[in-house]
Amino acid sequence: MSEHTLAFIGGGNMARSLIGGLVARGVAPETLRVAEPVAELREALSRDFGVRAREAAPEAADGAHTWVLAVKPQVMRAVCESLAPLAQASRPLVVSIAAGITTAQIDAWLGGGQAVVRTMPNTPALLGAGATGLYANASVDAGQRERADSLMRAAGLTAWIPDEALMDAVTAVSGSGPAYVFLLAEAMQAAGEAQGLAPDTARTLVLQTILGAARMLSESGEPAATLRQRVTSPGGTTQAAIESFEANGLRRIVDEAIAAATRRGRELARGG
Ligand SMILES: NC(=O)C1=CN([C@@H]2O[C@H](COP(=O)(O)OP(=O)(O)OC[C@H]3O[C@@H](n4cnc5c(N)ncnc54)[C@H](O)[C@@H]3O)[C@@H](O)[C@H]2O)C=CC1
Ligand SMILES: O=C(O)[C@@H]1CCC=N1
Repeated sequence: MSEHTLAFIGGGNMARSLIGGLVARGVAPETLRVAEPVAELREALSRDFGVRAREAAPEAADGAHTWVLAVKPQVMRAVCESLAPLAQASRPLVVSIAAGITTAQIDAWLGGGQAVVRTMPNTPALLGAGATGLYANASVDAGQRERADSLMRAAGLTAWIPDEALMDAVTAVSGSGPAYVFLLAEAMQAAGEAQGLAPDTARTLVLQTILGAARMLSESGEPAATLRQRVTSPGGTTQAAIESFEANGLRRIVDEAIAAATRRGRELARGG
């Protein structure tokens, strides 16, 4: 068994972001394998990142030291069961990125006694700017914990979560979170266009604004509320916008959306 071979089971959107992030950060492509049933996705992954892509999960997993389970929650059981004989024989470190699915479910589907780390990354991993929450089951030793952490550190920031039940909240906040920012970008662009800006101009102004604001949040060390107050001149334009957001219940809308995503994670664990 190769010490450093990583097998991705599933080569879709999130696997692609992680593989791209790993390769960009100097991980040798020949140490990465992917199992992906869709031929075009296999070809694109091999072409773009130089990784070995295979059709069947056991083919990619055989001999790999770490398995990254990157299939949809709905097919996770069948995929794990197809890998159970190999898991029992080789005892890899199993890293799941699936929403909702618990370490106990993965362990049981793989036949039991497996070291399983449940993680929740996000797509900015492609740029090394991801955020990943991680939870380890009791079979994971310190060396395996570090291996999982270092895998996800190649994709950005990592945070260990002590209580697995909180992984659904991590999923709702940072796993799905990039989509909320993209939705805000769509809405701001459309609103700018509605006020008469050319589409290209609206897009450029919105994306630089989001980038600049995110950098201020990250680099100033100041709370979001303080940064917001500094933009908000009394009686000015920002105040008019913020009062409109508050009157329309933006905080409640965000709270309800994140609660809905958290609930959905729990349903996925029940096969929903
Ligand atoms: N898209 C995202 O931003 C994030 C996704 N995730 C998790 O990542 C997992 C994958 O999600 P996406 O990449 O968005 O979905 P996706 O549908 O793009 O990727 C899943 C891939 O698995 C492949 N697949 C299906 N059956 C397979 C099998 N038996 N063996 C190998 N591959 C198989 C599919 O052909 C597909 O390409 C999900 O469990 C999701 O919860 C986690 C964090 C963020
Ligand atoms: O939407 C989903 O279910 C996955 C998990 C987090 C982001 N995408």
